[in-house]
Amino acid sequence: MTSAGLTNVTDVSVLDGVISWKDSSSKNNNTNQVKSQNVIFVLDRSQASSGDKAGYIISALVEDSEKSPEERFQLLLLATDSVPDELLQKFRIGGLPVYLKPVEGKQDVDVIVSTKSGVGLSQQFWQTVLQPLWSSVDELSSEVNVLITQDEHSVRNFAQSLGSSTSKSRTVVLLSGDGGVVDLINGGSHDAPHQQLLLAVLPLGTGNALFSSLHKPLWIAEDGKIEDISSLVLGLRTLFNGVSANLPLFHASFPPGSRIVKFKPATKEQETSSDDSAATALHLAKEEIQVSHLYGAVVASYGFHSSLIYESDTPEYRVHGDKRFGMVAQELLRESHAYNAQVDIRHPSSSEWETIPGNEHTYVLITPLSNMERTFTISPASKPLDGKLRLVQFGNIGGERTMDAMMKAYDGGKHVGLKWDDGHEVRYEEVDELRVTILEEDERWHKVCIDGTIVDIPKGGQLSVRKEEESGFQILVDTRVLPKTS
Ligand SMILES: Nc1ncnc2c1ncn2[C@@H]1O[C@H](COP(=O)(O)OP(=O)(O)OP(=O)(O)O)[C@@H](O)[C@H]1O
Repeated sequence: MTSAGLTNVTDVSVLDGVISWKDSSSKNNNTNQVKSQNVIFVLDRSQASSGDKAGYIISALVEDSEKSPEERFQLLLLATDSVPDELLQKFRIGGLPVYLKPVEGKQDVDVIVSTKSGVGLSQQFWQTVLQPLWSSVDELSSEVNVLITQDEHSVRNFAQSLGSSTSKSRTVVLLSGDGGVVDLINGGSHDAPHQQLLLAVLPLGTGNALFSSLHKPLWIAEDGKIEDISSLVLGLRTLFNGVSANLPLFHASFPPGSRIVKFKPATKEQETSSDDSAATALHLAKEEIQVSHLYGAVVASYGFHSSLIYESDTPEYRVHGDKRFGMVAQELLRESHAYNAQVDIRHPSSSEWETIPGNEHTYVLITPLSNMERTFTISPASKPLDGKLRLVQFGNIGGERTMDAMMKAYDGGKHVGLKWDDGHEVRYEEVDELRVTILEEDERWHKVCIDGTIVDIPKGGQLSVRKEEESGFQILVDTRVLPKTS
């Protein structure tokens, strides 16, 4: 190793997707290897801003989920004089992209490290991967503002503080899941935002629906097979070589009396005074904040999906990563509750509202995305950035058939088109607006989900969701996912 974590290497070659090299400083003459799907970029140092160095740096990330958080990520930074053309064509960058360079009075750059996202690896990833990687391309400017979240309000407070900057544009690199994005888009002002905001997401959450859907064409091969390529590698490639695109959003509004609810670890006093038996049993307290509307980029739902998100978001379940959804799903499927609500939809280019027949629903969900998790394809027709909202709905079909529909969603979205002999079916269609009027007595079934945030709506109240034409946010994507302009 040399300074800055660089390893000088020679004899770099590629064969069948495997890169081999020799370590110049090593006494033995062993060949080392890494898969080319682990490569983040190949930096052409002669093009980099300092311009005084020749040669290349090949960067790659190797992850081992079996290892402890401290040893989980291994970043390779290989300095070499020559690189095979095949690698240069695919991965070459000439330096730090302009959107990552702070320019006083013109452009701000922030990194938000959301410490409680996913299973809590963001900080480790920042320290052992992103920071050294960034510094290998260009000195990490002291003007890059790094925010390590301290509590659940950190991202929203940051978003609120943005109004005081005089710069025209800002890039925010988010080491988080969908919650970090939703906190950011809801924290600031949507009325004439004065700064062009570009979001770059490194998927360190649990579901990472936004990231997974925007990168789907890069991990699904032409034949539909899923490529075993790391989401974090894809995220880093996009971060250092991406383009900005308009982020499609929707607007969800709630009636007076609606509250954002979430479980928090309870203090002793809260435990003894709580009248919520479920919360007390789990040593949790409910935090509640009044809310009238939220913007979303991921999902709005009522029924099985929102209950699943709500009831699995406890500190106890969170430690299980994405397995928490399966654990709580079992319980909900056993109960197989029929959610009592009226659901109305408005299709694109129609001014008429249609009421979905029947007042018992298991699943009501609309989304601009294809995937809620990388392997859970809820809306197979959705393409990255297409700006369309799609509805997935089914009535009270019972736990077994709900389970079947969910398993088919895990099988590439095969739940779409499902029909049963008793007339039930999975509805799947494009909509511009949705209204859900909640008719339930029991508060447990009053929860709607907006991008993972849970809102408790009073009985008889209505959730309204519509497309937001002017989002005001840009998102960093790979050029290959940009919609084709004909
Ligand atoms: N130090 C902290 N203490 C308490 N809450 C935090 C802290 N840091 C971040 N948070 C909150 O934790 C939430 C993490 O949500 P996020 O969506 O990023 O992860 P996730 O829920 O695991 O992933 P996904 O939404 O993709 O399934 C955010 O709402 C964030 O505000």
